[in-house]
Amino acid sequence: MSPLQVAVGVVKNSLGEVLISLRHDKLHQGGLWEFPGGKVEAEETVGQALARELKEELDITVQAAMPLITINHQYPDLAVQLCVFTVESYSGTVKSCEGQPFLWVNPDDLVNYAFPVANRPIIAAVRLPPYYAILDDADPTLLLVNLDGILENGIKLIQARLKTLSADAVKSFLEQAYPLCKTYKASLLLNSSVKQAEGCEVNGLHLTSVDLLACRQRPDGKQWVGASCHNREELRHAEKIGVDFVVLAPVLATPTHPDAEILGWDHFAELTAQINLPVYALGGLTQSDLLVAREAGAQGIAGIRAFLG
Ligand SMILES: Nc1nc2c([nH]c(=O)n2[C@@H]2O[C@H](COP(=O)(O)OP(=O)(O)OP(=O)(O)O)[C@@H](O)[C@H]2O)c(=O)[nH]1
Ligand SMILES: [Mg+2]
Repeated sequence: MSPLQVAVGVVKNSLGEVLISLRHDKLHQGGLWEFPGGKVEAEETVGQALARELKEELDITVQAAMPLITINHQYPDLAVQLCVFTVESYSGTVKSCEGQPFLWVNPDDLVNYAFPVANRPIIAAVRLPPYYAILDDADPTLLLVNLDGILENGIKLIQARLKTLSADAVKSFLEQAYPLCKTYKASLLLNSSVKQAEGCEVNGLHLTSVDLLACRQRPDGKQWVGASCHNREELRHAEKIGVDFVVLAPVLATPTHPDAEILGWDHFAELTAQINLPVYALGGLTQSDLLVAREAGAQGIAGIRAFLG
């Protein structure tokens, strides 16, 4: 049987808070919080269903919406496909048309509310930014200059991929980089191949594909865990151990990995559709590829050079 298709909306207010509502006890997954939305009816597109549901449930008119993530989930009693959109603009004032309690919640606080299990990657997608910068140590003398440039460009998620630095050099870099990122409200993840520097604070870990496959579970105690993937097997493993997001590469040809087999956008989209995780597209891309990436199901763009200029 084909899954029940559901249109789901992430509606934000001017403070950047996200609307959640409480599912009635009697409903499927009742008593849990949800993002507003509902079943796609026959003869209706997902976009039309989104507009109709948000009008019925909240009395707002959707003016623009952008795909965020699609989740295919099998509950014990029901298979659902949740097509989640970010509502970019709407008119009207949110009302509780069906008597459901609702709340405006800061994206980072969504983890404190009980949602259906299918919503875990949706919450990660809502919290994650559109761009993921990879800071490499090809020229170690440029590390801080490049980090400064990335932060000045407004990038909020950064991976330090310092494959050649000694543990001491990593430590002294992180002692400067972490507080700097904090001032810009950016999160700093350390690539798992980096020589671990004792006692250094970071916001998370980015697993290389080799380290990903060696993990039996999501590494403990990390705010964010990301992973590098190149194929279906790695993506499945990332989903299975419950990382928060992945990077899928290389989408296009890139000078940093000249011999790698290129995915192309079609194959990228095909792989991304099979996985319930936010996926950043990497390889030969720039910030201006964001719309193309989103249409292919991506969370956004990752890059080494894309955010330096
Ligand atoms: N709207 C919504 N549904 C979700 C979410 N997460 C999730 O698993 N679902 C599931 O998707 C399905 C959609 O259900 P719905 O009850 O909102 O559909 P609807 O508004 O058309 O309901 P109705 O039967 O009252 O008209 C339910 O099985 C629900 O458990 C979510 O965040 N939002
Ligand atoms: Mg509903």
